[in-house]
Amino acid sequence: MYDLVLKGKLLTGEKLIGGSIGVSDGKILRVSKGELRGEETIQIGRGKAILPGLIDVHVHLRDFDQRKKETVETGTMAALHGGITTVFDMPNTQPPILNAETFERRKALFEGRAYADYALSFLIRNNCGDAVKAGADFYKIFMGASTGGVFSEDFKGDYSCTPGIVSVHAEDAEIIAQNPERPPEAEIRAINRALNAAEKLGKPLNICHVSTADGIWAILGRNLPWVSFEVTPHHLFLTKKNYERNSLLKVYPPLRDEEDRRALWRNFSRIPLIASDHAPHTLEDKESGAAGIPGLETEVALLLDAVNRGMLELSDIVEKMHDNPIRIFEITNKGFEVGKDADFTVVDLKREWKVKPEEFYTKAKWSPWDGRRLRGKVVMTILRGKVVMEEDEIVGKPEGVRINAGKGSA
Ligand SMILES: NC(=O)N[C@@H](CC(=O)O)C(=O)O
Ligand SMILES: [Zn+2]
Ligand SMILES: [Zn+2]
Repeated sequence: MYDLVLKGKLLTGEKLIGGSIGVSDGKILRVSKGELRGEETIQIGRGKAILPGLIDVHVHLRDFDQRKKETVETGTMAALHGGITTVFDMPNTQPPILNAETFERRKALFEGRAYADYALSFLIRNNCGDAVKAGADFYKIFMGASTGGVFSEDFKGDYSCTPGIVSVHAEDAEIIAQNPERPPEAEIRAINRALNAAEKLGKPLNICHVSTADGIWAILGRNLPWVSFEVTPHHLFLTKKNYERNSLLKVYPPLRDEEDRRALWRNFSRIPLIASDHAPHTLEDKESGAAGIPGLETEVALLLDAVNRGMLELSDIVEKMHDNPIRIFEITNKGFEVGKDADFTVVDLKREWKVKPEEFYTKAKWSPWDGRRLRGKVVMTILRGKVVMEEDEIVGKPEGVRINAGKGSA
């Protein structure tokens, strides 16, 4: 008798098949086409699909001195609301996570406050000794300034001494200095420099929020197995035309022109990771020029809506927000298989709804998609065998824990 049995359409590989998942002690113990008996059975009805828990590898949860922008509680509730069971926390906080002591502070901050599971990061800038002491789950390097202004003076040196996978913000500091509007060349030049270093060093590199055609072609052309990259929903669905109409859409790297956006879709099957770059700011900070767009509570629904429009398959979402994050960041306790955490994202493919930021859990209660009708919605989120969100309501207390990722975790 399992603690919980989840019954319904499961997405395994490309196909949705009817089946049951037996869960006990927060772990997947059985996946079966037949009937399973549980203390509790959750029947997932028609039109809905049970996806493995989705993972967002690029999230800014703020807190520390930026509680007004977002806290660990509000950001991780937003994650569960958006169907995200694990978030990767970015280190460009105030104060930034540049030493072991601040990393310890970050660890303590999450305990008892996170509603989703999480990976913790460390900001690299000429401080690899401290990075080794900290033992983060992944590491961040900025090649040019973004929010918080910290960036590396010696990318190759920093990348070479980092004790684990590096996620890199690839915009070139010199080009930014001459062109504050950050043209595509700022990204393309930085990506090429990052690829040259990756080719020489042969160590894992994840290029954040790739936004340009030439940027994606440079990465795909180099075809280095240890180099992955992310694309955000705002670069997939929006262009600089949207920014011209709504200055809130200022973001680094900036929204691009239609050709760049089309190039991301033309190469969509070869994009390893979809990540929100959830970057909450208060409205007054946005009005004074802060860059960043909230994305946790819209990213999955936008992709479901695009599935309904034939632009991608449901299996693409699982590949780019579950399978690949686990593979690339070496997450050993997650995955849709026996023995792994029982994390699930239940979606209603046909549910039509209107984006209402006032109903968001994030403190950044605004969205580029405010008022947009979408077809497809996250209706339930399950974290290690417990329902933690159902029909827009967060259920239970903050029980998120740190995942086992990178650092050669056993
Ligand atoms: N993307 C943004 O425009 N801003 C991010 C930082 C970043 O991801 O570069 C933020 O932390 O606000
Ligand atoms: Zn960035
Ligand atoms: Zn970011």
